[in-house]
Amino acid sequence: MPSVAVVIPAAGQSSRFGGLEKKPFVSLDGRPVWQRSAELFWNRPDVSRVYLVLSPDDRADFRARFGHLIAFANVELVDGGAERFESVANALARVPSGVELIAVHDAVRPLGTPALIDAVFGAAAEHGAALLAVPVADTLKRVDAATNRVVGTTPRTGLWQAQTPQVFRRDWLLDAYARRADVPQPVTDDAQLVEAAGYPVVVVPGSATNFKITTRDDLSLAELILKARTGSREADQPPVRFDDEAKW
Ligand SMILES: Nc1ccn([C@@H]2O[C@H](COP(=O)(O)OP(=O)(O)OP(=O)(O)O)[C@@H](O)[C@H]2O)c(=O)n1
Ligand SMILES: C[C@](O)(CO)[C@H](O)COP(=O)(O)O
Repeated sequence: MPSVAVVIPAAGQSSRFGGLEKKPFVSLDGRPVWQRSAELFWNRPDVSRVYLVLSPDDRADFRARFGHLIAFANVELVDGGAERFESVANALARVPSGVELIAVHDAVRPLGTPALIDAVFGAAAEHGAALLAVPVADTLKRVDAATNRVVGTTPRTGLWQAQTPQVFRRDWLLDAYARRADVPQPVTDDAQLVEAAGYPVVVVPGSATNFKITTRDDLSLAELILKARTGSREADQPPVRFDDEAKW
C-alpha cells in the first residue's frame, strides 16, 4: 500500500458563491464543507498526512472554530496563495520525501466516496498519475459574452470534465510544479501541469455527484444528496464524526 499525502486547497475567495461566509466553511447538513471533504481521507490507512490550505485571512477564525478537529485528525494548516496552483505549491513544499503519492482534492468537493478514492488511488499507483473525471454529457456552445450570441458548437467527443481527487507520483508532481512558470495561464488543475511536463495522466470515471460546490444552488443540491444517502447507505456505515466536541 503506497503512502499518500493529501493536499486540500481551501484558500479561494468563493466569489461565485457570494455571502458573508466562504464556501469551505459553511455548514453542509450539520458539518462544514471542508470537514466533509477532509474526512474522506483522514481515516484511510494509506493516507499519512493531510494538508489543509487556508487563506491567511481565514486562519485565526478557522483555528477558533475548528482547531479541535484538525488537532484530533492530525491535519496540518498551510497558507494559501492568490491562485489555486499557488496554494497547492505551498503545501507541496511541506510533503516529506517518504511519501510516494500526492493526492489533491478540492475542499469544496464533499461528496466523494471511498470507492471513487480507492479507484483513483489504485490507478495512480499503477500509472503514476490519475484523476477522476466524467465524460461531457451536454452539447457545448461557444458564446460571445457581450451579446450572448452563439458563435459555434464544439464536438464533445473525447471531452471529459476534470474532478478531484487528482493523484500523482510525488516526484512527477514536484517536477511539474517546479516547471509551472513555463505553462500558459490559466492553470485550473494540477493534472494540467503534470501533462505539460510530459508525464502520462489517465482518467478514472468519477461521478456526477462528486461535483464542486461553486454556487449556492450547488450547496442546496449537495444537502439533498447527503440527506438521501443518510437515509440509505451512510446510515449503515457512518464516517467517524466529531459531533461530540466535549471529547476533544
Ligand atoms: N487561490 C486559491 C483559489 C482556490 N483555492 C481552492 O481551490 C478549490 C477550487 O476552487 P474554486 O471552486 O474555484 O473556489 P474559489 O476560487 O474560492 O471560487 P471563486 O472562483 O468563485 O472565487 C476551492 O476549494 C478553493 O478554496 C485555493 O485554495 N486557493
Ligand atoms: C481542480 C478542479 O476541481 C477541476 O475541475 C477545478 O478546475 C478547480 O476549480 P476552478 O473553478 O477552476 O478553480
